[in-house]
Amino acid sequence: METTGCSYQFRIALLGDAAVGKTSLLRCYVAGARGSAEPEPEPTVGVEFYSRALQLPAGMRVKLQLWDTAGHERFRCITRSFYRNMVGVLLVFDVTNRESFEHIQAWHQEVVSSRGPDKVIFLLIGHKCDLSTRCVSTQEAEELAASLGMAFMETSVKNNCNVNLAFDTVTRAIEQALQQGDIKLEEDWAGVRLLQRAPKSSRSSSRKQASGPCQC
Ligand SMILES: Nc1nc2c(ncn2[C@@H]2O[C@H](COP(=O)(O)OP(=O)(O)OP(=O)(O)O)[C@@H](O)[C@H]2O)c(=O)[nH]1
Repeated sequence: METTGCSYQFRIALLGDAAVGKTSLLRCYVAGARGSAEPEPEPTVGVEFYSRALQLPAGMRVKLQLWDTAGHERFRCITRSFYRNMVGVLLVFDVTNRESFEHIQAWHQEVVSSRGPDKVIFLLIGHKCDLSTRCVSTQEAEELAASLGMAFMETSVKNNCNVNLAFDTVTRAIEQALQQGDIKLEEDWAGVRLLQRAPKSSRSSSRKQASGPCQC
């Protein structure tokens, strides 16, 4: 699909157990664009969303609609209803909380079972890597990510480690899947929306170039 000059919206969610740092990660990413410090987050109630605009190197403009979900079990029926309309999911665990790592497969399965055969780009995030009290090794997290067919990255908002890189990685993977036709625009799906087509002039000038030198 020709995506250069087009403007898209990608809907991306952060999922994982309560208190693993989803809100902090999102706020740090969104605040990074504004350069402001963020206060200590309260536990998320249901779902909240943020957005950030990006210009990708290949010429595509993207508005990321970033959904922060509550990790607590009592909000699960609310958060579950949003999975179907996501194109990207960051599965977040806390490297100092073994249980949050052991629940990753269940989080993954929840999304897969609600999305059916449609493609979702996942990224596994081992968060709070600034802490020395870790109980999940990088190697076992990499192995889990490989077994689920996704990449793995460690992040921290305390020392701003890999925060932009995590969101860039998911965004680029979605862009690539869109260009290759692995992800398609669908009328009744909000995971990817076309906000604006490439201006006609640039499309017709590229057509003129393709048809060779001027004939007049
Ligand atoms: N050391 C350290 N602490 C962090 C980091 N990110 C978040 N925290 C702390 O972890 C706690 C939980 O963070 P939240 O961002 O509220 O976690 P959450 O996953 O959004 O929690 P729920 O909304 O309940 O699902 C807070 O006290 C944060 O300050 C990090 O990178 N390093």
